Parts: sequence; structure tokens; C-alpha cells
Amino acid sequence: MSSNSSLDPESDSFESRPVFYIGQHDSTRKEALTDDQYTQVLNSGFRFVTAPITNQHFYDRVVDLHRGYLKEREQWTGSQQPNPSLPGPVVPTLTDKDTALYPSNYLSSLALYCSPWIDLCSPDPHISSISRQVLNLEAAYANFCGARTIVVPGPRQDDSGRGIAQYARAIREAMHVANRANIIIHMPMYREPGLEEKVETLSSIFNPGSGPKGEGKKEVDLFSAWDSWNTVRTVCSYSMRLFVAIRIPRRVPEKTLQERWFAEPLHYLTISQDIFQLNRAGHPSLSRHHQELINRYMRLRSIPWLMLIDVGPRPEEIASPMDQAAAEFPSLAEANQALKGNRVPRTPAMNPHVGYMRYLERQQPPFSAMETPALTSFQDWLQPPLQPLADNLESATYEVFEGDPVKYDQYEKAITEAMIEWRELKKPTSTATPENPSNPELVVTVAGAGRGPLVSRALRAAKSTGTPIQIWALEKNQDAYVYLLRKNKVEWDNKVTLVKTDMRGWEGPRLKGREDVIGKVDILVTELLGSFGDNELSPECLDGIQNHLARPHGISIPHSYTAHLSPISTPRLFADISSRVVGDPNAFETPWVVRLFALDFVAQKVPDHPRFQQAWEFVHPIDVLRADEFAAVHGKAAKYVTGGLGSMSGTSGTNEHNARHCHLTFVCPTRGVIHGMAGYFESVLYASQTGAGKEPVEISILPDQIDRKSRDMISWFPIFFPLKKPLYFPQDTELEVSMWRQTDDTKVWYEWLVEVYAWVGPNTRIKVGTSDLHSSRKVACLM
Ligand SMILES: C[S@@+](CC[C@H](N)C(=O)[O-])C[C@H]1O[C@@H](n2cnc3c(N)ncnc32)[C@H](O)[C@@H]1O
Repeated sequence: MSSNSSLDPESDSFESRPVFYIGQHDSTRKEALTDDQYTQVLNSGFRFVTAPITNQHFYDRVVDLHRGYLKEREQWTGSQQPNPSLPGPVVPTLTDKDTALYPSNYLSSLALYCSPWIDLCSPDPHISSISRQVLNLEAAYANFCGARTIVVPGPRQDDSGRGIAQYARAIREAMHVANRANIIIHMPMYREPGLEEKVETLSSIFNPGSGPKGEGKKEVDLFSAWDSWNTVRTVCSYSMRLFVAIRIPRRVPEKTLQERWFAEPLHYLTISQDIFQLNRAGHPSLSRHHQELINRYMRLRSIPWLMLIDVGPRPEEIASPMDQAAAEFPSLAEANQALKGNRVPRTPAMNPHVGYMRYLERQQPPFSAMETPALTSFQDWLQPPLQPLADNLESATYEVFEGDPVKYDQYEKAITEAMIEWRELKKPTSTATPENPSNPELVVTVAGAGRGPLVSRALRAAKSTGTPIQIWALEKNQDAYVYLLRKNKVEWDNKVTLVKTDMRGWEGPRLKGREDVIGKVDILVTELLGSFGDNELSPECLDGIQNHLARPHGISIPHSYTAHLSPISTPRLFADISSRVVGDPNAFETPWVVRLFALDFVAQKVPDHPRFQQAWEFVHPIDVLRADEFAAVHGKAAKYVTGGLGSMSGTSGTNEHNARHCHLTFVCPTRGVIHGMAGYFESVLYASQTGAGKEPVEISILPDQIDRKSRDMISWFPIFFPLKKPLYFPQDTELEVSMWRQTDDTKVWYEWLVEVYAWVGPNTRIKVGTSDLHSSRKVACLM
């Protein structure tokens, strides 16, 4: 019962799932369907249909043309070596006999299919030339008619570099010819033996025996089809109009290949009739592996459409509306007539394969709390990182932060443990005075309070642990300060001392009842973390306030944070960033905040080289801070203007201790391409000081840690450090990533570089590629 109501949109327990958009392709179809036939196919459960752009008449004409040309050429050349300047065959323009397509309303809902008999890869220059001409004629006409999608059969083999280069170049030309439509390359997931395209091509007609040989002879190279696709889209400059349709194989390949395609711009998943098995009741069904594969791909933001191939209705079933079989499928007009006459139209039978796919649709796991429409809309959407130090955030932005309870729960837990342990360890408080040496009041400061959620949590922790506190809240955003003032009156009973200040310029807490004395802070709470941990200048801000922390007992929450990296393949983001470069010349030098989704982690976890590697760490407070020593001697302002401490860029070097560098090695057993690095952070908010072996209180956005440390936390999306040029790497490669956190005392930026080393012998590595040295200095965070 409950599962049924969970599928009913009207029910309270309705759980939504991805919707399947199912289309039909008949590989033997030689002519676009008539309106009636089209309606019949739709009535059997499909939502879209493919149509060949040209027909048998055109095919015959092209074959005759080439045959005639070959004869003519024999006469020209006789037995002599042919002159390469002799003219080749030229395909004349289309006529109305060559195509049944005309511009119409429903044309945009058809997927137009280019002729599968062309061979763009052919080593025979005339066949490849005719093929290219046919492709261009078809693409141009489909585009003219208003087609949205043109499907082009992919190359039939991947071994010939020459063939793939020709193919890729021809597609680029066709995209130029069809300047509005999306072009979709129909590729197999991998070259599964037995699943090769069977349709005859010009090559097999004119040069029999010249096609791909050696079926089953060689070991199957799982990545060769992806490699060909990668060449095609690279030659087409990652056009946003170029997509791929993948043919689901009979044997589902290993996860690494599934994930590789997951990152690609998938438009269709095509499933041919012979992939289905018959279940015990004789109905079509798919293996569990196929179901899992489909379920995974259906989670993409742009859900791929499903194209079922050769599953019927068969051509003879829809041959003519007068046929007996076709009479079961009333056209829209017939159905309308029947309704007008108050007759129930004969319901067409649902195609059994569609019926099964609808069943699978219902069996998918429902969307989780992390897959709400709002969160999904952030998938692979590039945002420039926030600069809460340089800019003032708006109330709505704070509201978004506050919508994630996980972060605040973890902070409350950390503050609670810190308070409990303070008492357990009998540490003196900063409110202790000679007159009242055992004053139990802890001085708590929330610096960068925003609209105050951490203040509320600190008050709650104090109440639940019975800890008396004096509490300060600092905020430099004057508008948020107004909000805090009101909240203090309405919610906090005026218990909080509010200060509108940059925390780096704060004088420190004036103790209650002893306002002449500037005291120290026992627990300093801040949340100035970015997606890469330190990228919103938490280290610099904490440097400016840590001199108020009581020594040796004062605690900073967070205690520490680490930045982490992993190289990724993310063609969509590369295409997106490329499209921005005209308006934003720094687009490839910007670390973007993005909810990474359609990506492939190319590195494998191997001993000593995890998939996610730590770049660096910051720990608070710092015991020796030259800037503090310097300020104590020369005054606070002097540290920004006085040089002489020695630094990389001629500045005074007071922030040099916050510079970092890392050099990480990632291992890639399979070949691939990377477009940049995914960046993450995690933070120890509080680490127990009692030595009782308690787990630290942490938050993490690392994909392999988040569920354990801060499940369902959505406050931070990852950061993406892009590369200007995709970096291809062969199998058995090591990717060496160098990253720097740089500073000139007035701003902070990152620099990154990737080098590719391939193993060519047991002890020999050679360098086969390198990226530019990227730098975000032009979009640096201002201190
Ligand atoms: C990421 S928000 C967190 C706000 C709030 N604590 C929360 O968790 O919802 C960081 C806050 O720190 C403030 N901030 C950043 N740098 C600061 C500084 N140097 N001094 C005072 N406030 C600062 C910003 O204005 C912003 O309100």
C-alpha cells in the first residue's frame, strides 16, 4: 500500500523520482513516418521517435553516383597512375524525392538520424568525401527544417587514428553547416564483440573486406570508444551543442568506464532489443547491472533520454492506418472523432518494452534530502567564491547558511565539549581576578557572528552544561550588526555584548564589573571557512584576533582545518568556463565554487596515494606570531607598512607564515583527460584535551568522509581549480599536482600546475604533458 501511495503525486507520502523520457528508433526505417504512423508509435507509449533525414531513393542515387564515377575514372586513367587532381564525385543537391521531411510543428520533437551507411573514416578518399558531402547535405537540410537534434552514427572502429581524425573534422564541419541544431554522436559504451553496427556502408559495398577486422581476435580495449569520442569533442572545441548517445552493451562494464561516461554530456542512452532478456513470464526485462547503470545515469541534472532500438511497433504494424494491426492504434484525429461521438477510442496496446521501462522508472530510489530541486539546480553550476571579508553579505545569504542545521549542530557539540572539558580539567577562567580567583565565568567570543546562529548555539551549550559565561559577538558587517542588536533584545535577553568591528582591530573584552580591565577570551568561536578551508581568509582574520586568546588554555573553535585535492575530468565545466572567457578573461584563473556532480575522479586509491590528498593544514592558535611581536614593538598599524622581514615579493612578509605549498602525486591506471582539480576541506572543530581517546568533533565536505563526519551538511560546495587546456594522459600515469597559497600581505591567491608522467618501464617514467602555471592573483581575496 505504502509503496503505491508513494508513487501517487496526490498522496502525502508521494516520493518523486527521475522521470523517464522514452523514445523509439527503428534501425531499418528508411523513410520518416507519416503523421498517422507517428501518432501510432506515440500511442504505444513512446514520447519521441527518430526519423531518417533522407530515404532509400537518396541512398540509391549516391550509390549509383559512385558506381558511375568509378566506371568513368577507369576510362580516364586506363592502367596509368591516376592524377590526384582528377575531379572526384560530387553529390548533387537533395530533391523532394530524397526526403520525406518537411518543416512542421512536430519536427522539433523528432530526433533526426543521419544516414548510417556513410563512412567518414574510410581510407578511400572518394568514399570519405562522398560521406562528408552526404553528412553536410543532411545536416543542413535538417537544420533548415527546424530540427533540434541530429544524431550521427559514430565511427565504427577506434584503431585508425586517420579515420577518427577525418571523422572528427567532418563533425566539426557539419556543426558549422547545421548552426543551430544539437549534434549527437551515437557511440557504443565500449566495443563489445557481437554488438557492432550491422548496416552496410559505402565501404562495405565498394571495398568489401576493408572494414574493421579481427572480431574477437584482440582483447577488448574498454576505453577505445571513449577515446574516439574524446578526439571528436576536442576537435569540436567542446562545443556546447555536441552531445553523445551511448549504446548500452550486453555486458555492463567496470565502474571506471561507467563513471567516465557519467561525466560526459549524455543525451541519450540507447538500448537495443537484444539487450533485453525475457523473464519467466516471457516479458522483456533488464539485468540488475543494467538497472543500476540506468538508475545512476538518471540522477544527472540533465536526465538522459532513453532510446529503445528495434523494440517495435514493427514497420508492418504501422504500415497503413487501414491495416488490421494499425487499426488498434487510432490516430489523434480518430481518437478525437471517437471522443466527440462519445465512443471510447480503442486503446492502443502499450509497447511491452516501454511498459517494462515504466516499471523500472517506479523502482528507482526516490530523491533523497540531498536531491531537492533547489539543491539539484546547483549541480555543476559555477559560482565565484564569496569574499565575506571584502564584501558584506546580504541577509538572504545568511539565511541560506542558517538553513543547514548540520554545521550548527557540530559547532554546538564542539562548544559543549570544550565547556565540559574546561571544567573537568579545572582550567582557570579569564574572569578570575585577585579578588575572585575562582570566578567560574568563561569568556566566550563569537567573531564574525553574521545574524547570530553561533551565538545562539553558544548560549545553548552554556545552558545545557551549566556553564556561566560572559559572551561577546563581533561583526564587521554593519547591516548584520543591526540584526544582531535586535536579536539581542528579542531573543538573547541582552546577555550578549555586541561590537561592530573588524575582529583584527578589536581591543579585546572589557570584563563585566571591571570595565577598566581588558581581559582575555577563553573560547573563541569563528566560522570563516570556505570550500577549500582557508580560501575566505580564516587564517588571516584569526591572526588578527588570536592575541586576545587566553594563554595557555584559550581554545579556538575551529581548532584546525585542512585543504584537499583530487584531479577530475569534467567536460561540461570546461565547456562552460570556455564559453565565459570572452566576457571574463580570468575565467580559467578563477577557483570556482561549484556543486560538482557530472565528474569522473580519474585517480585511483592505491597505497600511499589516496584519491583525495591533503594539500595543507592551518592550526589555531599559533604559538609564535611574528606579526604580533612586530606590532607590539611598532604599533598595530606599522605591520602593514614596514618592510624588512624579508618576503618573496618585496613586502614586509607579515603574512608569509600563511603561505603554503604542496606537491601531490595521483595514480591513474586507466587513460583519460583532466580539466582541473576538485578542492575540499575538513575541519577539526574541537579535539578532546582529556586524553580519553574521544573522537574529535569535525566537519568535512570530502566525498569519502562527509557521511561519517557531517552527514547531509550542505553549507559548502566543493571548489574547482580549472585548467586552461584539457590534459590528456595515457594509462599507468602519475599526475603531479603542485599548488601554492600565495600572499603579498594585502591579498591571498592560489597558483596551480599539473604535470603528467607515464611509466614506460619498471623504473622509468617520462614526462608526457604539463599544464600552464595558473594563478588567481587577478581575482585574489583582499585581506
Ligand atoms: C561565513 S559567515 C558566518 C556567519 C555566521 N557565523 C554563521 O555561521 O551563520 C562569516 C561572517 O564573518 C564576518 N567576518 C568576516 N571577516 C570578518 C572580520 N575580519 N571581522 C569581523 N567579521 C568578519 C562576515 O561579515 C560574515 O558575517
